[in-house]
Amino acid sequence: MAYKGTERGRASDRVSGRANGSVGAQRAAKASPARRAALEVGSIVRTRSAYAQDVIAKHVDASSLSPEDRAFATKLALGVASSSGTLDEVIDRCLKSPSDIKSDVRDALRISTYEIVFLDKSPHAAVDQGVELVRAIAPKAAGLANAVLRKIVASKAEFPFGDPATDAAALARSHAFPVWLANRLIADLGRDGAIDFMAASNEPAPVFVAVNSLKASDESVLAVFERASAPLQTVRIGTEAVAGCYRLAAPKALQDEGVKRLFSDGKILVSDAASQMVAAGVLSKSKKPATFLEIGAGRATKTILLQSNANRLYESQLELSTLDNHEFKTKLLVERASRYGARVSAAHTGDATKLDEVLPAAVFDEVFIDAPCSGLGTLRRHPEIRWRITEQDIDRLAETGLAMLESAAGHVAPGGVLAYATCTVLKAENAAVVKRFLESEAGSPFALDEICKTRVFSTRLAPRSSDAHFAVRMVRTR
Ligand SMILES: C[S@@+](CC[C@H](N)C(=O)[O-])C[C@H]1O[C@@H](n2cnc3c(N)ncnc32)[C@H](O)[C@@H]1O
Repeated sequence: MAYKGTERGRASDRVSGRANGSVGAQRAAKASPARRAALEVGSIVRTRSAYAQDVIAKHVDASSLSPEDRAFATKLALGVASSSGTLDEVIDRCLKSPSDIKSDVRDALRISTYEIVFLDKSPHAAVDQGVELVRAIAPKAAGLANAVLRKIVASKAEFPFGDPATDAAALARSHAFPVWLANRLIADLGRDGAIDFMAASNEPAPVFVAVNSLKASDESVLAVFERASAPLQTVRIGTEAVAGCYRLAAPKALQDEGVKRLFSDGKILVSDAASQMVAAGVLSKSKKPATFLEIGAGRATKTILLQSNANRLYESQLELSTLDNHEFKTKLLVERASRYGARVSAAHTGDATKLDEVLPAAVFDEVFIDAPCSGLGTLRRHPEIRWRITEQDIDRLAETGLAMLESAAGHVAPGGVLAYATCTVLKAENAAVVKRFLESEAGSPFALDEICKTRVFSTRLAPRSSDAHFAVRMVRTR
């Protein structure tokens, strides 16, 4: 996936001869600790194409920063990750020769530009701090940084450089989205839906936990959180309660020793509420599937949720096989599933678009495809996705999803179920894939069936809501 910042990074790293800005960040004596930490996160995210959340967990959450500095560093790092393309546009407008700027200097400028454009902070502090961050990386660039950041302060009144009511590019900038993606969201969700989605994508993500019924009862887990003075909240999606799913209203509970033990004992895991709903919804309420294949099983999160929900519904686990095309994920899956007490009969590695070659002659009562997708429904957790994904990626992922469905169709027993899920909101990856499948020769024996008391399960982003997921269940009628 092309990421503008990464390309810039490669070119200028050759010029500066540096791998990343962390050394410079350590030398930035006058820049505040939170901004130095945010700079280090931004540098690692850019050079390693990492997720900001993961880098924050390692370099901010586990640091000796004060709680206030940790919170500010996190806000800056996630803010920069979510708006990097828009910030670059703002920065480039104030530079004579944007391509000359070194990538580590740009990392520092992005932090101050984010503060100036998107936070209600004193512009003077943002400029001074930005200059200090740049000075620590490239002392000779401090003057340039000062001039650029002052120009950005002066141009802030013009941001988003157009009227969002009539200009899609200005609307996209105001929510820190690439223009192509904002246009695509408007086409798929309608203008109001797209605006709500983009605004919600920039809000903090709630934390949901799943109680692993294979290892603990809901009551015993709730009691531990009560003792930690952080009671869990039950979760509904629409009118439906999500079994075993709870919202963590007070994240400080994660520091409690009793809660930590629940995690290390495999009694609870962090998982989005819609993901938990899908894992429950793909299972028939009336009849346990005798054999089950999970495709795109990854690192086992859904595997654990599927077995936990099967245990709740049928009082026993599924005869479950898994498939992913990455060997390292399959290895992790086996270890992780075992730690959570989730049984896996067979863990396969192979290409699910060629299922006849990977599992010849195998037929299952249910095949569930947790499809690779753009992940746009998880933007609150992985804000940088919007700047990494391209329109070509969307087309490619939709084709992979369709190929997986067509390949899996022949491996579903008559009367059995084929389920398909994504964590995106784009029609091309969701409804269009299902429609194309049902209209194909491979899909002709299938008909949509109920899932979570509806025909097509989909969630939208809203404050305190789950991520945006999509899922259908199709029954093989002949
Ligand atoms: C949405 S992720 C699955 C997440 C996983 N189910 C979980 O709960 O953690 C999609 C998965 O599909 C896998 N995948 C992508 N293309 C594939 C293919 N052609 N065949 C099999 N698996 C594939 C990816 O490696 C990835 O793990």
